[in-house]
Amino acid sequence: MASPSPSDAVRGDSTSESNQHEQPLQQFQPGARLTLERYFQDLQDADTPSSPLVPRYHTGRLPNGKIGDNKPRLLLMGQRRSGKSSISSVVFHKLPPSETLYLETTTRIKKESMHSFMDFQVWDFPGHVDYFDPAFDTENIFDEIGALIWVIDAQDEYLDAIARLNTTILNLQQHYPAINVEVFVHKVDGLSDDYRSDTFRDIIQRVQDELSDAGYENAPVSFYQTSIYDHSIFEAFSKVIQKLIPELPTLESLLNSLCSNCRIEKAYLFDVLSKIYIATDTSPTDSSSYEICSDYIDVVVDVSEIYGWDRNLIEKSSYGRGDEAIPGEAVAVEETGNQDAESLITMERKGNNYLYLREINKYLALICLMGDDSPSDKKALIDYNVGVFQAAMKEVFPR
Ligand SMILES: Nc1nc2c(ncn2[C@@H]2O[C@H](COP(=O)(O)OP(=O)(O)OP(=O)(O)O)[C@@H](O)[C@H]2O)c(=O)[nH]1
Repeated sequence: MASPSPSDAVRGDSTSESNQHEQPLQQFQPGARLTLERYFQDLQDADTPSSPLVPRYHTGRLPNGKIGDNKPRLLLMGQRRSGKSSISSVVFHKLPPSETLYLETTTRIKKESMHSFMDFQVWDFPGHVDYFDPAFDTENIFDEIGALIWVIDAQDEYLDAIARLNTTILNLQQHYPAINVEVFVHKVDGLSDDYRSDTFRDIIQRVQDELSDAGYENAPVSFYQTSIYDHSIFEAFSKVIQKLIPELPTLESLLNSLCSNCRIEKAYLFDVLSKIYIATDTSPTDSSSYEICSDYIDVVVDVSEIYGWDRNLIEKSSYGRGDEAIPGEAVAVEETGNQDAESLITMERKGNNYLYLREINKYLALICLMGDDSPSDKKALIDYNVGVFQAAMKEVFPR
């Protein structure tokens, strides 16, 4: 008689688990039930890591994801000429904002893959198309979505844009209630301060009122004021991306303990290429700190383009101070004298006088703002703690 194979055993377990979930699910609407069921199924797989490292964090599968390949998709939608392609070009392709004037109108979905500390996709949609038309494969568009970014031109008549946004939210809510909807009230650079905040408040009010009139209270919609002509678009994207990083609480608590151990006032973990910050400590954030750090990255990147070295020729040093160095690595580092890039500068600015940057891995850099007391006194302490932070990061983002 054939004995049950291990895979049968696994299958048997999952069936009994899903039966356990089925009972309480009956109380939900069919659409929500389907998503919850899928969520439970995904979560079960997500707990089996592909990496040999012991998992200490959720592996980041999206509740909407069928395949769960850990590549969240950001959808840029909104009216024609609202600024979708400009946003994507400025943030992800470093196009100077003034050159967006020459961008052509998008006629079909533009899909781009971004490879960084995590892989994600950005889909730029033409403004005029209705994606809930039966001609479109809605499932294919919305299934793996991480966030829907709806761009509203604040300098233009926005009532139609709000109506379309609300129709989209209501349609999505039936089948994909877990989707984050992020509304960018865009092009605010052209508005006076008062008019800008009035417009912002008015848009929020209208969206919320219309949704609650349609019976959808507390919709998961967030609002941001953005412009490609300042840092606001990068800050808004940072917040959108952070919601897709399951390890965010771990990163925040690591940064908190780094700040308290080294008396750092504010620490940011930046994705160097996009200048999106993927985490910061939990002390209050202000835009000016972000701007200083972001400009600092530009300077460091520019200088390292001139004086940097070819990383491919050098095997990188081991991340953790406690790691055992591999002989080849130690020799390479000794010969070139290069460890991870590091920079410390003094600013003539009241409050935060020092800026410290340390490359954490290929994609990420840690930037800290420090107060009056000279970091040279505590450099050894900072070096040690940043080394520990780097080692922890290697476990959080094994790649
Ligand atoms: N003032 C200002 N203009 C902007 C901003 N962002 C984009 N624009 C301008 O808005 C115009 C339209 O931008 P696009 O990015 O082509 O708009 P789109 O939403 O992709 O348009 P479609 O492809 O037709 O859907 C361009 O002339 C941009 O220069 C902004 O933040 N401020």
